[in-house]
Amino acid sequence: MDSECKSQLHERVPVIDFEGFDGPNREKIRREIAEACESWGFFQLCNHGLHQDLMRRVKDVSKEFFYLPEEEKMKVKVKPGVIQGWSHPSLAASASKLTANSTEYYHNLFKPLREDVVPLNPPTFGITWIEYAEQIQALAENVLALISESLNVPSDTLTKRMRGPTDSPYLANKVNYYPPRKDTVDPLGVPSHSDPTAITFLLADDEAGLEVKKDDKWMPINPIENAFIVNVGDQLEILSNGRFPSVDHRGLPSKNPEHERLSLAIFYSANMKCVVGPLEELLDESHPPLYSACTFEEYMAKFAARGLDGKTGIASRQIKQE
Ligand SMILES: O=C(O)CCC(=O)C(=O)O
Ligand SMILES: [Fe+2]
Repeated sequence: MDSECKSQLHERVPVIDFEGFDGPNREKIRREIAEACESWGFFQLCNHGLHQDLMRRVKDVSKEFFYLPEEEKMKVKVKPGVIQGWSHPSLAASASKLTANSTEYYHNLFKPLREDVVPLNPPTFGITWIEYAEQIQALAENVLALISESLNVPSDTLTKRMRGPTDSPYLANKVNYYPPRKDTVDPLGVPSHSDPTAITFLLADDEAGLEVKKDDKWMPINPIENAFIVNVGDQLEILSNGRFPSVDHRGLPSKNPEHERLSLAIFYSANMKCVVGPLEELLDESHPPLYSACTFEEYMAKFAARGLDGKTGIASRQIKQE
């Protein structure tokens, strides 16, 4: 285990060592993940087994894309009514609620793949991201198995539910590029929101900038090199019937005005056609459903229309208890 993995203070987002999750350490790691998801909705995951070379390549290819001239990136820009593609605050076309006040980013769907907005430049962008997304899917499903076990249901419950009848989950990326503050008149970030999806794996560069709302205060996360910052999203809050709440967070540029910042997220969620509601296994007379069900497609459509706005998406699905 790397030393940084051990040395985090307790008031920080929990740091979890994934080594041995499929062997002797499974029960310990399962408990740590459940505790982190209940108390923070966030944790950093070390020794997760993903190749560092792939993590470096996906960062490199993403930076290369953002450094391209605007006319090249315009080839894959977001179009009205569509959320995938390249978005920049200066684009009139990106002035949707979702993209307003957000820094430059690229967002795409990998399951099922949306080919029309995969950039051809840099040429390895598409294949690198596809390879990376596949690896993250496997890791996410290993983490979801432990979360299922914490809910006292079989290990494959959450992934089966989210893969749905076509046996494929929703898998999307979002790469945020925050230019150095000194280069911009109005440095933008990613406004406060909870992720509408189920679980997010974020790879950050060395720059801090992600903040999590904890007890009504914004707490910064200092990224550990080669760790993933994992967080609970709205669909997992619904599926777990509120046991694992999604958490409000925001992305800021680097504090150092000379430094750029890059964050790379993979969102794992339910297949668009899946109806998502609390797992039936968790419900009985004394545990009624706390959220109403809807397809993930419907949830995302409302999210896109509303934009990033704290936890308002999930609040609208809460069932008032008598
Ligand atoms: O930039 C970050 O660290 C966070 C970005 C984020 O939360 C998102 O894109 O959903
Ligand atoms: Fe987010």
